[in-house]
Amino acid sequence: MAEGTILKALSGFYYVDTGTAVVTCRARGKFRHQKQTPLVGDRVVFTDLGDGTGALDEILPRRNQFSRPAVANIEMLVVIASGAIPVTDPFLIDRVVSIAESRNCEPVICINKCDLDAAETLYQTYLAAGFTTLRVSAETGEGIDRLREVIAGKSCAFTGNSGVGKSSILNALEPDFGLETGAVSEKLGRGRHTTRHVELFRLSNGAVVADTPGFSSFDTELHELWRPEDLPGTFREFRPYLDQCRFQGCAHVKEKGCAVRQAVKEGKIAPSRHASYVRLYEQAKEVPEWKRK
Ligand SMILES: Nc1nc2c(ncn2[C@@H]2O[C@H](COP(=O)(O)OP(=O)(O)OP(=O)(O)O)[C@@H](O)[C@H]2O)c(=O)[nH]1
Ligand SMILES: [Zn+2]
Repeated sequence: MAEGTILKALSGFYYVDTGTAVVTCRARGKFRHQKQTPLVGDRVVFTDLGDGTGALDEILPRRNQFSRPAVANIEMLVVIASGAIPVTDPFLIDRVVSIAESRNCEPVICINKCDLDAAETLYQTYLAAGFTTLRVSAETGEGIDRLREVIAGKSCAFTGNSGVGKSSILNALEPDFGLETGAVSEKLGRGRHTTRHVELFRLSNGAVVADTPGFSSFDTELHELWRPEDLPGTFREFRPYLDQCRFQGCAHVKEKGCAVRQAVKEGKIAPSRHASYVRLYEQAKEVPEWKRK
């Protein structure tokens, strides 16, 4: 028996990285019977048949799993944003950050295109909220070394709105990626990435990166998301205030005596973060219980 990580899943084959080799595995029938699907990112136990092929025996417990893209064990979600062409709507950042926080995945905010705009407000907002917040430029290379340090040794995925520079940053991190960017992407439209499979790439610094460009957000269906009462805890800078509201069960939306709202008034929580919270809360409230997983 050997252990490894699934880097790629394609047509019933699983490409398992042991650290020294990649073994092409088939899943045993029991996975189908148990309705269990191995995912890219899974740590697995397999039988090595010695000719470069093997059979998957077991999926080790997952740290987390995501459905779109279908990937497991992501330790760090790098949220790419930009202050210029296109300007990133903070709501998009806050939404994926909440998803990451609720799944034990560390969000890192990475503001790209700093050669065009320093995005001071975004930068200060996420720094103050307690996130590792970086400024980079895929164009000039500024900040790319720091990003490389932050993701070193981690299994991570990159997300961000279309055109923000995900492919450019991956290329800057590792020129071997050779991902198509910009003009090519526009010409071929969304189709370019939507049919592509998820794949993990090992960078020279030991980071493992899920190649998922083209996903406008690290998406999930709304009904897979949090219950309204679980949402406040996914906003990390709200946590110190959550048990200080006047009323138990405070929704932190417009209640009197709300310590979270007071912190917003006092400048301790960014208004844009609270506005995103309210928007997500209203959405979460609309989801009937039977639709939740
Ligand atoms: N000035 C400047 N332009 C950049 C930077 N990073 C990327 N760009 C440009 O922005 C455009 C979009 O970059 P991509 O890397 O394709 O963006 P993406 O996020 O992968 O886009 P999608 O594949 O649509 O999700 C391209 O024309 C890049 O050359 C940067 O740091 N500075
Ligand atoms: Zn409150």
